[in-house]
Amino acid sequence: MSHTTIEVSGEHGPVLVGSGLIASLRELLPPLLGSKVEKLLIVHAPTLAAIADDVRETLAAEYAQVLVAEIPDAEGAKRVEVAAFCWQILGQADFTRSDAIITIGGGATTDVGGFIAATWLRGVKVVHVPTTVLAMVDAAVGGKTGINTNEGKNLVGAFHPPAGVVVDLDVLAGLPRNELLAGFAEVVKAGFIAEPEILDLIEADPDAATDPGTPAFRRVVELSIRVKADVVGDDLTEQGRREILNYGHTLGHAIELAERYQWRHGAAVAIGMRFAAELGRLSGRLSDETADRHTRILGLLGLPMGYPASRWPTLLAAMRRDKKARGAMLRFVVLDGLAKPTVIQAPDESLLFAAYQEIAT
Ligand SMILES: NC(=O)c1ccc[n+]([C@@H]2O[C@H](COP(=O)([O-])OP(=O)(O)OC[C@H]3O[C@@H](n4cnc5c(N)ncnc54)[C@H](O)[C@@H]3O)[C@@H](O)[C@H]2O)c1
Ligand SMILES: O=C(O)C(=O)C[C@@H](O)[C@H](O)[C@H](O)COP(=O)(O)O
Ligand SMILES: [Zn+2]
Repeated sequence: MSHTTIEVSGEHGPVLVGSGLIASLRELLPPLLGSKVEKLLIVHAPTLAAIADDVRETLAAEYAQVLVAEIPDAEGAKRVEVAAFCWQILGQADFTRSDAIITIGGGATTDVGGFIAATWLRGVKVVHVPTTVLAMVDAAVGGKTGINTNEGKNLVGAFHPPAGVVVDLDVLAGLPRNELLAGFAEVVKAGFIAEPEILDLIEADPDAATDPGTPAFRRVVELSIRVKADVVGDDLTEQGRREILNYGHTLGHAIELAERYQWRHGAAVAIGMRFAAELGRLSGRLSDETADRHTRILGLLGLPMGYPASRWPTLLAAMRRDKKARGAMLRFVVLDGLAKPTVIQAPDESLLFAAYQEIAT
């Protein structure tokens, strides 16, 4: 059970990356949670039920009470009713501020589990055990927690940094290939906004870079986690720099809403990044070469890159509820060049439309 430790500045616990870590949670958790914790609630996605049960059994030898809450799968978990179901479990078990929550699942599970931890008694400790690539490199790190509403994605939430994140790469053996590739959208995002080595590794050998058994895979995952750790360590509550992690998300979230949350987040973000690249190109900030690199790399990963032309009015209306918007002013993260993210404010609607025409199907 050897692992790499990636530290995050501020209140945020470390990110441990390695193999066999879930089997070692009994030893790994106490240093992350401290000695006062008596009760744990494990919140898990249905696909992780067997693993959650093993973890419960292991941890029962260490903690006085270990409860388990199975929540709905995927975006179905990010609903206030699911949070209320878990608050009820916590209340009935007399969970106090010195108890803690463990999440086991993809980004949907870590988002809602983190939100429950942020809100129960105004905040109890949480350790995330992400089980998708997306959650490992992005959702579990950084303390953004949240749920969706009928009006939009992640509209309710809180910043609640985890006491630790345990990334066990072995768990990816069970992850369907399309889920793994969708997670690579956030890996590619980290490459374009901050760490071009990620892009070089994917282009050099996409099969190796996306195979959890290879050194190239571990390298891209660790590099992506380091990008996220660096940004959130600098700006946990998104006062400025953290917005760069929203690259591709303004349109991406609008697509998720338009698809009633039935699409994979990574797939929507892939299209959103192509849109952002076209915005960069058309506004004279981004070279053709770097804009085209988006299309090439997302294509190598088999991610979607276009969306129907007829949906533009729906997407524009949804983007107005984006958290980066200020009043009527829309704001987008674009690139001024490779690894040079910036924010454009109130772009002309004709520019947005022209960029959309470039990706419209
Ligand atoms: N908080 C953040 O900073 C942040 C960052 C990025 C994304 N997100 C959020 O994360 C969510 C997307 O996360 P996701 O892509 O991980 O999706 P997800 O959580 O819906 O998981 C995808 C699917 O994979 C299954 N699964 C998970 N782990 C598995 C495993 N090891 N083996 C087999 N099946 C497994 C899940 O049950 C689900 O069906 C979105 O809601 C997005 O908004 C949050
Ligand atoms: O951590 C962040 O900050 C991000 O923006 C990461 C995104 O990948 C993630 O999808 C996040 O949930 C989006 O946040 P939102 O504030 O736009 O809802
Ligand atoms: Zn995202």
